[in-house]
Amino acid sequence: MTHRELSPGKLVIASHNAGKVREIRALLAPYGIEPVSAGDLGLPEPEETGTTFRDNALLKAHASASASGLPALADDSGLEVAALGGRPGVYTADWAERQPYEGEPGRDWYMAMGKVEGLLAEQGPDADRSACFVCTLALAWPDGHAEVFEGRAEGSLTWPPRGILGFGYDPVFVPIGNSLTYAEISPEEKHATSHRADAFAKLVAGVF
Ligand SMILES: O=P(O)(O)OP(=O)(O)OP(=O)(O)OC[C@H]1O[C@@H](n2cnc3c(O)ncnc32)[C@H](O)[C@@H]1O
Ligand SMILES: [Mg+2]
Repeated sequence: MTHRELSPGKLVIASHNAGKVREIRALLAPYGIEPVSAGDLGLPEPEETGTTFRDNALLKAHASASASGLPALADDSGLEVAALGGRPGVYTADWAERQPYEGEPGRDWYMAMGKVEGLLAEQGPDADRSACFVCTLALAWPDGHAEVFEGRAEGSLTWPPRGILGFGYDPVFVPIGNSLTYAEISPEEKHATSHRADAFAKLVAGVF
């Protein structure tokens, strides 16, 4: 595949998830690109009607690129649990119900982690606890051109949740070869193994 250059300039991070935006900003920092988030620009959050990470990432990237007139980078990601046949997968965010927190819209991640754990518990103490985080990044230009990169991080699920760093399902995910969860390690350490960093490395190799 031939890739289009992304010359240094402005880039929209097409996400309304503050944890993701923070991580993507950190990953972009060395490249002289000025990121602005979809939220900063007041862009609407598109409905994620796709059935694959790829479809949803493309849908979000195209929506922000055409609304802003700037290249836009979207991230569709999720947790695939082997013993649950890959669920919640593309529906990972949907498993956390929307709740108002101090007047701000948010999602109940503890409830969502508990839902996954409850399904594993039904399979008994010997359930396979292996899981994988998937991240699909889509970079779209205002003229409709787009490129997609996928990253994965293998690990296992622990219970109860541990740590206060990171976001989403980080407190229950222990990456392979580690004993700490993603919510117990620094952002730099998370980026050494994460699905997002893996996808980002492919994007850098192709586009920067
Ligand atoms: O669509 P945007 O606006 O980017 O934000 P979102 O939160 O809805 O994001 P997704 O649709 O891609 O849903 C993926 C969910 O998977 C979870 N997730 C993805 N990457 C994660 C990570 O690195 N650590 C913990 N949870 C993660 C997180 O809870 C996300 O809400
Ligand atoms: Mg989403």
